[in-house]
Amino acid sequence: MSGPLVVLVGPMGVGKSTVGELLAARLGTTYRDTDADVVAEAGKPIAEIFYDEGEEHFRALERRAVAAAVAGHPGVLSLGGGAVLDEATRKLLAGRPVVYLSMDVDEAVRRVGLGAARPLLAVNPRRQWRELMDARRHLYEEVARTVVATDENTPEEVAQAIIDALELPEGQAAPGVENTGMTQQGPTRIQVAGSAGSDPYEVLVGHQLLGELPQLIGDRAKRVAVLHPEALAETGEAVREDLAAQGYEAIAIQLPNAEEAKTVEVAAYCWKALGQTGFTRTDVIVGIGGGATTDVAGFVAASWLRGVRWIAVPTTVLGMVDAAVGGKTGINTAEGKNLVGAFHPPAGVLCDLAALESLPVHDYVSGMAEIIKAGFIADPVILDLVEADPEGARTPSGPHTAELIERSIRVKAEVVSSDLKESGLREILNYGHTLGHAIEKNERYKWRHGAAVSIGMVFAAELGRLAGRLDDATADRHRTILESVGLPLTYRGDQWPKLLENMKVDKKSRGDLLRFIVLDGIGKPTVLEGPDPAVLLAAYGEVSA
Ligand SMILES: NC(=O)c1ccc[n+]([C@@H]2O[C@H](COP(=O)([O-])OP(=O)(O)OC[C@H]3O[C@@H](n4cnc5c(N)ncnc54)[C@H](O)[C@@H]3O)[C@@H](O)[C@H]2O)c1
Ligand SMILES: O=C(O)C(=O)C[C@@H](O)[C@H](O)[C@H](O)COP(=O)(O)O
Repeated sequence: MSGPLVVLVGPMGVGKSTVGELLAARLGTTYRDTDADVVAEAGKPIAEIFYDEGEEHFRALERRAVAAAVAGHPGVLSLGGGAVLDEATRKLLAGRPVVYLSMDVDEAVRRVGLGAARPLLAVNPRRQWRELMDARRHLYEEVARTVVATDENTPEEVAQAIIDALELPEGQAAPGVENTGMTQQGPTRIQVAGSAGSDPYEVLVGHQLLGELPQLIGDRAKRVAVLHPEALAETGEAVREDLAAQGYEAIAIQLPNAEEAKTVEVAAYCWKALGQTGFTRTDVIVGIGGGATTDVAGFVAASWLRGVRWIAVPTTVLGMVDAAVGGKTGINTAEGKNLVGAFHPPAGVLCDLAALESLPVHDYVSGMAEIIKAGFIADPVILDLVEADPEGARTPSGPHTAELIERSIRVKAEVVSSDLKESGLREILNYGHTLGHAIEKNERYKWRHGAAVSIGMVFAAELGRLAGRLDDATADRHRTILESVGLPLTYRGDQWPKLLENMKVDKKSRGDLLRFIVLDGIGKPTVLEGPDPAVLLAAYGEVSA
């Protein structure tokens, strides 16, 4: 029977592609993955196929891909983790040299936390893995000629075990294939250095990151409070359950969605819940949600007992690239945005990109304002990437999603690593925010933050241009790029007096002196102090509708 030399089956994260590529190199042949075939045929990621057309449709595509590959691929083949669920697919494997790569539940939780095929943060990784393996183990065993355990073995040892078990002939090793380890697809880790007496921490960006939570929470905590917005009620409860299953006394505190959470009443409600739970200084708060949620979670952590540890799990673009990183926490008051708060960095930040799949498009686009801000103040590659594919920049499946997020986090991490308390450099992160916050207050915090900041950046660019600092092309580029992703550029002309009044309580103001971040060029932010009122008005004229 012609066809593959080896077919690898097993759960997600077991290392099929690492071992498969290594094995192909050892055997002097090629490697093929039916998941990649399905993605190529459908023209979209697997998660989107599941979401748009459902699992049945995905399994049909997968069955076709397996049929084609077992008939025509002569090398090493690996199948998606759930391929064996389909009876017709199992029949296609009859008589083939199928190897089941197994791992135990603890190892699965350690390696991948939660599978991407499951609703993202609805987690109890250990229990879900156990259920998943109980449902599939007999099917893997049914199709397999041999089982190779991967738990404590390196990819090389697993490849060797397969060669030995199937008595495969070794060929010419293909050049350039290196051992990257079983966990090669691990998260990107961005370091934030300790500054102003704070501890350093890491921002992780990737998939299936919730398995990291217990380690970050640590052994000293007895109680954990999971703060989440109403929109993520299921997720919050699932995380609470998972932490309870791991022995913590875990409570979930549901906050209102968006800016309605950033009030003193909501903070007081959280303090009450912590008090009633007997929350002590070794206990830990987990904030899961967008920037509004993590701002409140961090503020409650900063103020409870004058400071307890907290962990941020941002679930919006804006939360990942900005709000969850850097330790600015706070709430709004009727007098202005973020007027009450504290600098209180998290102990860790987990940015699970799969969370973005459920984010409404307007919230996704709102986060693009902060990404574009990072581009203008520090990293022009961000601007190039957005301009290369503005449509892609509006969705989590865009070609540059991870890179845009990681680059923006690096910009922020570098700044806050050297100036946690905004005694100088950190002010550059406020680009576009002076007018942006004034608009948010004027709209009674009903606007999305990114939309207000977008107009604020166009205003700051005009201010820079009128102050003779910024060239026309760069000022115009603000409008083009922000508009290309769907962000607004103008605001009501008749509101200037109110906005001017609102800007007086901006945190960069000193006495009666208004201060703005403007650009001398891309990547060259600077402070403009006390601009002439006529120049301010003229700049506002450029953004008035
Ligand atoms: N601390 C900082 O350094 C900093 C930096 C930037 C912005 N911020 C603050 O962040 C806030 C804006 O954050 P944001 O843009 O993330 O908005 P947000 O927190 O208001 O979230 C937007 C909406 O999306 C919902 N949501 C969150 N995650 C979701 C998901 N994965 N799927 C579906 N719905 C989801 C929320 O419940 C909310 O209704 C503002 O208050 C702003 O001031 C703070
Ligand atoms: O982290 C910072 O510093 C910022 O200025 C980032 C801003 O994007 C963010 O909106 C921040 O919350 C604004 O802070 P504020 O001190 O102006 O309230």
